[in-house]
Amino acid sequence: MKLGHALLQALKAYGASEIFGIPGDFALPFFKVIEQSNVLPLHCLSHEPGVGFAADAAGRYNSKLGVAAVTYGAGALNMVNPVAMAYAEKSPLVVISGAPGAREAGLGMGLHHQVKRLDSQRLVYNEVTCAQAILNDPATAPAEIARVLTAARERSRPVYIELPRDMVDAEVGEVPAYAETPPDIEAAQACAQEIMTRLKAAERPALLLGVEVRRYGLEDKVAALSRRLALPTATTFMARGILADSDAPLIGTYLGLAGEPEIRRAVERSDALLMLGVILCDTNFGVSKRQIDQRSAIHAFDREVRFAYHNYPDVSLHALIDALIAIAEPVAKAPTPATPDYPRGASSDGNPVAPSDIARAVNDLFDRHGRMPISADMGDCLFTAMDIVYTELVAPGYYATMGPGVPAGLGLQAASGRRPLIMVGDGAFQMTGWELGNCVHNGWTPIVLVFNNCAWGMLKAFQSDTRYNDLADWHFADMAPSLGGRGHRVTTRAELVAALEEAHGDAGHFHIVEIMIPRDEISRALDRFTSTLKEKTAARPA
Ligand SMILES: Cc1ncc(Cc2c([C@H](C)O)sc(CCOP(=O)(O)OP(=O)(O)O)c2C)c(N)n1
Repeated sequence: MKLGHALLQALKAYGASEIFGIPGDFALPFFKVIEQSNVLPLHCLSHEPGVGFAADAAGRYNSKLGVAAVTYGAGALNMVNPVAMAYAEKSPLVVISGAPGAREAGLGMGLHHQVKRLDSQRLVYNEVTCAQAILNDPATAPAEIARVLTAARERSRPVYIELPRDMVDAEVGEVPAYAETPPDIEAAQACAQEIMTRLKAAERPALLLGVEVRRYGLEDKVAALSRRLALPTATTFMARGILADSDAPLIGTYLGLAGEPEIRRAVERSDALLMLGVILCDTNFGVSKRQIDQRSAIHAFDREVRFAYHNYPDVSLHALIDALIAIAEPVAKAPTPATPDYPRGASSDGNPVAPSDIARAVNDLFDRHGRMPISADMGDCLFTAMDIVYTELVAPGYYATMGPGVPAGLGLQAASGRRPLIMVGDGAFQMTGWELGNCVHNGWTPIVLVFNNCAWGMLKAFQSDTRYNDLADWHFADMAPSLGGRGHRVTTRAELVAALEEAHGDAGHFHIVEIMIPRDEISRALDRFTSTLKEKTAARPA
């Protein structure tokens, strides 16, 4: 089999369902094989950051591999930020970059798209991927592909494959099928016993579920474990929505400084917090590491289980959860706080729109017509999403980059076939919103809510006395028809409710609902986040 075709067959066998990309002369031979073989559908976008965000979202939605194919240099280096987000947020994204062939690499002169040296790009990608391979030897290429795709699945992190353009038609052998790395069952059982002993002895045991539970497809097993332990169970922002429809003792989403006080108390005051698949980080949306009592917490992450002064070095989350379910019994000491209800009943009047009105209107829309998967960008739209009922949500909840909103929503629709709701600020829309021009070509029809406060509003919440955070009014809705969609410019709550209903009723087009928001209006969660952060900063000794 030819290498290009073998690589596509392997991507599909390891779980990929589509490819996003932008070609270039170093990638033309591979793109031609993608199109002619039709092993995986190809969606070309307009700018490599959009390619990375869309591919990442597709992988997250299916808990399988996302695939981004780009050209060498200008293409691949343009996509580093989305891959960095995938690394930070444990998303299994496969980057396939074209590259110079052996003959041209040996010319001894600089090539177009080359930076410092021919391997500079790979060195950059070493820092944002967990495994890398250069397919320049037909004898080793199949095993290299298997090694790297296995790493993507088992580490749930991005990987880098460099495919020189003169290797695409090289004859190669079969790529080995996926074979799971055998877990250390004995270690997992010993660890589970120690955890149960800790939970039984604690006064305020609690369970916190993180992103790895979703990435490794363990949601049903974790719901069963939560029920058996009968422990107050919170999810971090990035695990938001798991257990939503189960009868597990779910208390809601833990958002550190931006979250509900009773959920923060249950998590941050626990004397035995079992954290499964949680990214520990500084105080943004992730777990506020400073607030968690690390002496009594138990943290299972990245195939390791850490206690205060010792750890189990090689216990997969899957093996640990199986071992815990086998011995779990109720350990709750106090009644579980109720899950907070979500705001509904949007007003339909002439008042200006605040972020909380948008959450209400969306919850009402979902009650009337069913839930949609959501893609949220960074900014107050992400904080507003916290007040929307549980549904599949992709968002940069830890890495916190702007830009994923629109392209990730397109990736969601490509991967799921479901119409997504996209929530994005005007600043982030300026970055990647124009990918909507690819909707007609691909049959995508998102409903896009643009929070237009004519500002980098989140930054203004920290520095209200600055002018550089003010943005011009770009009138995004007026541009929708020229991109093949429909546009609504909304200034009142009544117009918002009507525009949402009209957009939802037209499944044949994407709709931009541009919502004009007064500059001083921010969501409840963002207000909590900024005011608490300001207090903490003020209280910190100089
Ligand atoms: C790619 C990129 N550039 C810069 C930033 C910094 C940044 C924020 C975070 C703190 O790093 S929030 C924010 C403003 C976002 O403005 P907009 O999209 O209009 O949304 P809103 O008005 O709701 O804030 C910026 C510039 C970022 N997160 N990502």
